[in-house]
Amino acid sequence: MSQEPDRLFSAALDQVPDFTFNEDVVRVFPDMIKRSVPGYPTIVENIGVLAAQFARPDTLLYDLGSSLGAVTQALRRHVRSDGCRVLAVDNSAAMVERCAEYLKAQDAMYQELLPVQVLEADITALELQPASVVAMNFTLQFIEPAVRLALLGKIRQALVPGGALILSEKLRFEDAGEHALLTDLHIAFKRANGYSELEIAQKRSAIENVMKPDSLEEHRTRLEAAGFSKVVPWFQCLNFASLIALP
Ligand SMILES: C[S@@+](CC[C@H](N)C(=O)[O-])C[C@H]1O[C@@H](n2cnc3c(N)ncnc32)[C@H](O)[C@@H]1O
Ligand SMILES: O=C(O)C(=O)C[C@]1(C(=O)O)C=C[C@@H](O)C=C1
Repeated sequence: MSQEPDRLFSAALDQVPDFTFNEDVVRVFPDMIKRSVPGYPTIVENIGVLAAQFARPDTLLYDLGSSLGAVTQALRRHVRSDGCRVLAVDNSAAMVERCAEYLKAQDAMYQELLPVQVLEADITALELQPASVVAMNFTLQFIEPAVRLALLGKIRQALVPGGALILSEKLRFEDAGEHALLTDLHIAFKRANGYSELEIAQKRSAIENVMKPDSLEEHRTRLEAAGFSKVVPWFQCLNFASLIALP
């Protein structure tokens, strides 16, 4: 994987453009996400471990909003069910191109991995095939809020009995004091990972129009409205969490 450090927001910009998953972001993405999302490596590896418990033979495993395929690679490291295939989907052409290269490298290093396909597509428009695992690792927060319920309903319909949705998101908190505290602690996490005050502030302006986090309560209510029977948080570090939702 690319080792290029994230310095995208280190120089003062006259106007900070909205964040997009373009070639510049692709080049630094592994470094950016690790230094920005507390617990990211633990979440990614354990999505593989959890998925191995929910995978059912002869079904698809989806990685929706796959970026460079970190979750797809974890699924392939851990899931051994017969006849499963991984489908990694992202609507950023730059991400998809680099993801396919990384998966080829994974194929060259390991034998007997699940077959994988990378698809450039908008997940809100994609028709889903029967699946036992759907992973959305920090993707729903970038989807237009008005279409989030329909997307989750579509995922619920695609899930076979015994399967699961694994959903990781940055959280907003309904209690103002809790929100302020965890936001400050997240800023401290970024600072401890070498980001300057300028980088932190410019990144915040870049993402505030494109990334809209929900609260845990909103996630729970919407997942239940989409037809999920049980919602179980399995990880939280500061304001980043991951949930298991059962059909
Ligand atoms: C924060 S990244 C996901 C990180 C990745 N899952 C991981 O664990 O490394 C969000 C990804 O969602 C993708 N994305 C956003 N909206 C999308 C959509 N409507 N359809 C498909 N992909 C989308 C972006 O291109 C981006 O690569
Ligand atoms: O909340 C932030 O400050 C972030 O940088 C978070 C976040 C994310 O959660 O996806 C936003 C964009 C980048 O993809 C990496 C991390």
